[in-house]
Amino acid sequence: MTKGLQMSEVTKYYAEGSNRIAALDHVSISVEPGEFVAVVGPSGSGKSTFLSIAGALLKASEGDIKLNGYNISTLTAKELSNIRLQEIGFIMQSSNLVPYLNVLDQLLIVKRMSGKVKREDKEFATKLLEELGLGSKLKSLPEELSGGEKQRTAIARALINNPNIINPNIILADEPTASLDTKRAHEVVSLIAQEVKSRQKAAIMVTHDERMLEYCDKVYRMEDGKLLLAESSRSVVTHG
Ligand SMILES: Nc1ncnc2c1ncn2[C@@H]1O[C@H](COP(=O)(O)OP(=O)(O)OP(=O)(O)O)[C@@H](O)[C@H]1O
Repeated sequence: MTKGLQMSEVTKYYAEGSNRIAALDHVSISVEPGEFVAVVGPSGSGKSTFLSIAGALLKASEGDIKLNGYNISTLTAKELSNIRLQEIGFIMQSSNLVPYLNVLDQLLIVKRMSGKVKREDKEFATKLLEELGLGSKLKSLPEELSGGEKQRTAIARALINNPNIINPNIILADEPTASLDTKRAHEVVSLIAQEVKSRQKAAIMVTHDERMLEYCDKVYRMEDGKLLLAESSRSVVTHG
């Protein structure tokens, strides 16, 4: 079974009056476990559509998508929602935190839904939050957090979703550094890169932030719904 994410000739049409526009135009990409790729491109080029389809939130009009070996076009709605829960860590622009849960519980909710929260789950969550500078906010509710703190909580939640090396999952990040200062932005993206490498996750990050490309193995450019391999970021950016 092939792990990671494979898209083959994926097209997405949106109806626009009597016309239809191809927001994605025959997109093919393969992201292996342990690989961190970036997708850049102008506004309206199709990046959000791409990420929504990769995350099984939106159906493609044409083409095949495989997530950790599952061909998602053949799955029922129930199976799709299980795959989303088990295989995918989403880091979206709007952080979608649960309003009545404190920061620590935001991370443990998936575990809580699927059974019992173990002591090591709590320790892992606490450690992750401390690494992200949220050690003093464990008991805070979303309304008590700044935009950046909410974003970091959402990132931690995406990283903890399935910290299981035998069944590597997929991380999809939409502008994860949008509301962060430079220092935090580097911390967050290097943390994602570290998770990708140490836990063999396959990750895709949509970003406008050129400074973050140095953490990625490959950079793709989206233009008018077409996805092109731009360059290997390591060949253009030297690590300090
Ligand atoms: N639900 C929808 N119905 C109709 N058209 C849509 C819909 N969602 C997106 N589009 C169109 O599809 C194209 C791609 O949009 P998409 O949001 O994927 O771009 P994007 O690259 O993520 O843009 P941004 O960087 O501004 O978020 C755009 O022309 C957009 O207007």
